Amino acid sequence: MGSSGQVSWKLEDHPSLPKGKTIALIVLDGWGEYKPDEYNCIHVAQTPTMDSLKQDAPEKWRLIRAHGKAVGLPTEDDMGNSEVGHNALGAGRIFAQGAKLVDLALASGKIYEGEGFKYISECFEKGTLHLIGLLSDGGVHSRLDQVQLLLKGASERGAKRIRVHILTDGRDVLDGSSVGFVETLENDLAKLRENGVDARIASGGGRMYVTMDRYENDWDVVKRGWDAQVLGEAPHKFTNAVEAVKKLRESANDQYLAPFVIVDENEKAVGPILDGDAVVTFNFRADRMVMLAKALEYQDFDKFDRIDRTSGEYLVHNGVRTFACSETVKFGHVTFFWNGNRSGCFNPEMEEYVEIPSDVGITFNVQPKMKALEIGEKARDAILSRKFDQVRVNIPNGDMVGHTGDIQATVVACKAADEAVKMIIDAIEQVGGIYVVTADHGNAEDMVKRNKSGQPLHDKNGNLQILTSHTCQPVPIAIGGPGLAAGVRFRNDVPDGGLANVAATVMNLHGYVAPSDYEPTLIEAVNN
Ligand SMILES: O=C(O)[C@H](O)COP(=O)(O)O
Ligand SMILES: [Mn+2]
Ligand SMILES: [Mn+2]
Repeated sequence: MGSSGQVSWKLEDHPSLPKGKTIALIVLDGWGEYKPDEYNCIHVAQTPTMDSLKQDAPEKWRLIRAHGKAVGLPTEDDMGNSEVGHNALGAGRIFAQGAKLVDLALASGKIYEGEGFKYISECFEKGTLHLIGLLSDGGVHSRLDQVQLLLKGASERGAKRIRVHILTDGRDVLDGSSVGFVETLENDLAKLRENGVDARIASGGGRMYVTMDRYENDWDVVKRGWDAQVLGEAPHKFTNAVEAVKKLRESANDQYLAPFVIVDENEKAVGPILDGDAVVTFNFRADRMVMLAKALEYQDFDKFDRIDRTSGEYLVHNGVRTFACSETVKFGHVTFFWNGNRSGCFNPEMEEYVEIPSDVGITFNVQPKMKALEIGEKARDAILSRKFDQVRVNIPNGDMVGHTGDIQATVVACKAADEAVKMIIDAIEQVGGIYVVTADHGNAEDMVKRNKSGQPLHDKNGNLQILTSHTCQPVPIAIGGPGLAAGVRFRNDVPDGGLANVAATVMNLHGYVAPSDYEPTLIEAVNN
């Protein structure tokens, strides 16, 4: 951001709360609060640790908002996600998020005035404009309506040959919905062709198997996409994308569709990426596009930083030594997202970020315990070493297994997450510290699609409609531990508190007052 020079980093002392307590900050990924029925895996699972946090100290447990406007998304219908959740947790303020910024830029036409559009329009005369991204209306990484506007806008401004490389979703939206999204896109492309623009789908594949890996967990995923998108090579060839998706769905869910390319009557791929072409990734969320961007030789991704003065940066300037840990698939969430989409430590002498390698080549319902216990152990050791003032983790299970739609496995996942929380809280007990347990958005607490009155929905064959996506439910936050000063409790005058209120709360627990433009703290210290 380059603004750091002018900022006064010194935080005021908190009037009553002491410094020097070890704080464990635990983020349960995909762990919301919802009515207790058989599709609420958190309720079904044995979670004695989380249950006791709720029951034993009512003044130190509450719900906070984790979706919609509370995390900077366009509407209250937008479910939460890891990026916006961890951004809000770490930044302590609410920033307009990618989805909203792209909406605004498309509506005002500003998107066509920037350097980026000028650069890609250089290819409009002789080359091809390639659009690559997640094709759904999930609103987590991308939105179909934005792609539609971009296609229209680019062709009106001179793009003559357009190829779309689609990634099917089924993770932020219902499994099976990709067929409809491809049909919609095909209709739009047909209209463009009627107007003389040579516009077609060129390749595709399921997001979790093709292209959209993150944090360098598995480069093979990106390679499969590269082969289809750049080289025009894939194990499956079709002349029509709707047909491709329908056929490949016979052996995989939308998330995992095999890569395919669209070919002409001579079996020749219709849209490999060639020198002189332009490529636009239409996902507004960066985590699952960074690897592709690197492969395409984009380098300066730090230029996209927008979120400044995060709580992590303040705390480091005030001497708070920090340890952050998760397994690969969520590692960037407690580091990169937490620090406002910024890579690396602020001060390596005071921070240690530890990544535990995730299992690769499996879907997480096969190993629903994931690396929860390993994360718990690393956090425990960091706490007991007394080398750190803040030990921050993300425990992925509720989310990663919840996304598979496998209810039984998600119950096992929630139990494992609860055990990891216990391990960390026990260590905090030993060092006289404080714990803060929360989550970034809902997922595992509701595994079915429901009607307006909350009844589970079935498809036309009578099968339950499984919800693989996140939810709009609030998430819990609990504080406690021997280091928590007597009389500290949640205030009752912040009823709409959300994830962005957590940063000021944690700063207080470290003995500091948050900057005045941070969302207010959730706690007060009353004299007994
Ligand atoms: O990228 C993903 O896995 C999903 O779209 C959203 O999950 P996350 O926001 O929990 O990462
Ligand atoms: Mn998440
Ligand atoms: Mn998720």
